[in-house]
Amino acid sequence: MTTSTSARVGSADAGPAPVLAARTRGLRKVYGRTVAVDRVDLDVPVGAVLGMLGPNGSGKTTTIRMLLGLVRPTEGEVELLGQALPDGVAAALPHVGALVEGPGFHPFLSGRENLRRVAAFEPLLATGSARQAVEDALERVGLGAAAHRRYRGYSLGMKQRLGLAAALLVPRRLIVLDEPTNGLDPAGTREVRGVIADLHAAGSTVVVSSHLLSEIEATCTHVAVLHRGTVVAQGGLAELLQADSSSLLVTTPDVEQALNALRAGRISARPTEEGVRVELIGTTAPAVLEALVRAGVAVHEARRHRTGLEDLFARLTEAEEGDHNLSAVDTIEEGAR
Ligand SMILES: Nc1ncnc2c1ncn2[C@@H]1O[C@H](COP(=O)(O)OP(=O)(O)OP(=O)(O)O)[C@@H](O)[C@H]1O
Repeated sequence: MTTSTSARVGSADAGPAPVLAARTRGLRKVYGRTVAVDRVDLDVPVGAVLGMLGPNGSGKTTTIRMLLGLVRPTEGEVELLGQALPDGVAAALPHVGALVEGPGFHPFLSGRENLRRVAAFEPLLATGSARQAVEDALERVGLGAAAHRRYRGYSLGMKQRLGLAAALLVPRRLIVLDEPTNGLDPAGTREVRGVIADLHAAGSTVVVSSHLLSEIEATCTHVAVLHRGTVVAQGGLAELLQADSSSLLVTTPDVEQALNALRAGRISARPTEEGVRVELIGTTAPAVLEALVRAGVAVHEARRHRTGLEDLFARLTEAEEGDHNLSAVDTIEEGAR
């Protein structure tokens, strides 16, 4: 997979450039007794790489399908590139590339032939340039050598790559990728990250879903955490990580002296292997450092303990694992109580 930068993405004919590439309000999807998505208000800023993070069954795929107009919401509104769905779908969709589960490739055609069929229905692709666009997309996702083989014989990773190639046939204003690294080996995962970084640099907005925090941290500028069908945290990745950082880890050889100085200042602290951990409740990092330095404590290093998203996501995942005996309906209804 190459990561060459494609042409910058224009804002041509899907109306004036919106501030949000996608927006949902009160989005809800109910399948029978299962509430798959509930009250989701999602903001995808233009130019962002937004990671949709959540454990299995948290509603990522359903939300993405509603964003793309593939599934009709039970309630709520979706705006895609400034166009309200479902009416605006025809205007918005040509500017949106998507990799979603089950892209419907023909099993007995080769990867290249499949992609040519997709290219034939691309409104933004001039007839004469379709063949070259297919070859470029195949190269970009590292499928050039396997392009002549039948789709039926592709591994999961190769199928993912072909789906990604279809999303990349023309420069898009918005690219939506549902679990794009699913089935890929570590090298393939790195390549997908490269493609996402490349799309971002070229001006596309990207929405990417994953159940792996590491994946989101490596690629995203923004994140929306989903749990049991609802968004429990959303915003800039850096701000989210920072906002919940409630402790400061201080590396020092003078542990006793540090604890005494902090306790004298009514600052909550406890010893760790490397020094002390200070809870930033009713105090700030500069105030803690000032108290330590004034007491003559040798501070070798001070860093915020990254709670935030990591802790939040761990809690969610643990809750999900503990709920294995419950059906999806029980789990969601319990969450809604
Ligand atoms: N077509 C459907 N019919 C019935 N239930 C569905 C359907 N699609 C999704 N669900 C249910 O909705 C809930 C959310 O599923 P969804 O696939 O959106 O989650 P997800 O976060 O994408 O999960 P995963 O990471 O496993 O793909 C699950 O309980 C799922 O079983």
